[in-house]
Amino acid sequence: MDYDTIIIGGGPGGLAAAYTLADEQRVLVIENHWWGGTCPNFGCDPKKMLYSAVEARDWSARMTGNGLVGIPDISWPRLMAFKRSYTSGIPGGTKTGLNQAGIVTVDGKAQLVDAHTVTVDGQNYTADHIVIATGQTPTMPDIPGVGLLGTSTDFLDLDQLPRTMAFIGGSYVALELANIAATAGAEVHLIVHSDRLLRAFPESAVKTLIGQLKQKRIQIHENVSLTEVKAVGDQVKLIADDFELTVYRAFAAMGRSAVTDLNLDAVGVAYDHKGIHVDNHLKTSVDSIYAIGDVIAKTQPKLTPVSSFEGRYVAQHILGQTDPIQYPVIPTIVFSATKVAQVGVSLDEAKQDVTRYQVVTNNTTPWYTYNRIKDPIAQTTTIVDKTTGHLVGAVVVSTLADEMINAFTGIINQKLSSDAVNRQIYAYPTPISDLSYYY
Ligand SMILES: Cc1cc2nc3c(=O)[nH]c(=O)nc-3n(C[C@H](O)[C@H](O)[C@H](O)COP(=O)(O)OP(=O)(O)OC[C@H]3O[C@@H](n4cnc5c(N)ncnc54)[C@H](O)[C@@H]3O)c2cc1C
Ligand SMILES: NC(=O)c1ccc[n+]([C@@H]2O[C@H](COP(=O)([O-])OP(=O)(O)OC[C@H]3O[C@@H](n4cnc5c(N)ncnc54)[C@H](O)[C@@H]3O)[C@@H](O)[C@H]2O)c1
Repeated sequence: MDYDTIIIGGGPGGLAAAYTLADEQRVLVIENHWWGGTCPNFGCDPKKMLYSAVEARDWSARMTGNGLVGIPDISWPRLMAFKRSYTSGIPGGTKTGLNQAGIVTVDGKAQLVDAHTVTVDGQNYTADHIVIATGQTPTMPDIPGVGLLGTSTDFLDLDQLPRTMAFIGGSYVALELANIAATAGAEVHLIVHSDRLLRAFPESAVKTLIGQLKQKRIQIHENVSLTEVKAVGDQVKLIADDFELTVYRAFAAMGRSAVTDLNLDAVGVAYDHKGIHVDNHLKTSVDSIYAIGDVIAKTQPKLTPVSSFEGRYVAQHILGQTDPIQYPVIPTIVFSATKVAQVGVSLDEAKQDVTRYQVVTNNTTPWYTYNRIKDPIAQTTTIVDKTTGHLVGAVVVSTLADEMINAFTGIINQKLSSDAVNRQIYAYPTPISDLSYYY
């Protein structure tokens, strides 16, 4: 065999597997687009580069009249240059890092040949194990004129901010990018094919977020299923039954589909439209082939830290560890006109079993932490399992929800009692130093 392990896909999942294996194995990673994958090139990280200015502007707006005078404008071209100052170094830096760790890299589209062989541009490579980590790509609607729609990747690299734009979808990508565009000064529309945004989050939290989106003058069009897109001069017309909207740019944000064009059928790797099937060791239907990250069919959310966790797990398994994968609780968060985050037992589940779960919601808007930054809305819900007294779930809506949800995640995973939390001394005044008021 040429290698011990071949990894197809140089995103967070593939990289975590490669680095974990590198000390003990001959590892080859194959990437057909940008080294680093979706997250640092056209996902989480560039989005948050843009959020640096969006959050600063929002913070300034809140403090206007409270010590600040005037709200700064966002210069889109300068913000984009700031984003590119980060993203332009990712593919090269990622590849160099791999090579410096002794990992061999090949550029090109990999296809499976058999259970131990991968081919790239006519060159075959063999290994004892193959790890598929090919991620997902944006799902596009099957309607006439679909070619006129952009994707999140296009939005995150726009040279100029269109004066008017629409996002088709009502989940993470639509709500996060719509808020960036609206805060930067565009007229923004959300086209949602149902009457429920962010289905994975509690309805009450989503309602609060919608209120904040409306404050940003984002227009939400519910129950609209597009049937066609047409070019009208330099604009696009979005058409549905009893609905028409003409904007400069429109972006599909309707989910993402697993990248499975790898000759899987011929090799016998089972998959469906949700992704590649794996067992509880992340092994596919072919003994020597594993799959990790966004490309697998799973109930866990498809997120960067989940892909990395699976990458590290599969590497340890290949190196001889035999335990099945066990996921900790996984926090999810939407970065938008405010932040909505949740972890652990869901609010719906807790409300259905009131004899077991105690649900407490605090309106923290007047608390010192949130008053100091003039957060317009801050709410935290904690869910405690009455049988153990332990925190098992939390929902946070606020500007600081990212920090708080990570703190709750640690408490839940470590099964810390409320006494244990109260025995800590946290730096004060910080969001985390409020922990003892919640639990
Ligand atoms: C706009 C946006 C914002 C996001 N924000 C967040 C966020 O805030 N937090 C978060 O946790 N997650 C976020 N995500 C999701 C996150 O980006 C993904 O969960 C993560 O990148 C998945 O990692 P992965 O390694 O499984 O796949 P990917 O990062 O997609 O990497 C797969 C790699 O495989 C390569 N590949 C595919 N086919 C082949 C082939 N045949 N041969 C060789 N290479 C191939 C691809 O080019 C790609 O580089 C966001 C996603 C998007 C689109
Ligand atoms: N903050 C984060 O962690 C973050 C941010 C962005 C993306 N992501 C990840 O990226 C992935 C994709 O996110 P997403 O928001 O694109 O999709 P999603 O899978 O979360 O939701 C898809 C959305 O598209 C809508 N939709 C589906 N079919 C449609 C149709 N025919 N017409 C109109 N709308 C339709 C759905 O109702 C839903 O609102 C997710 O896996 C998510 O985990 C995560």
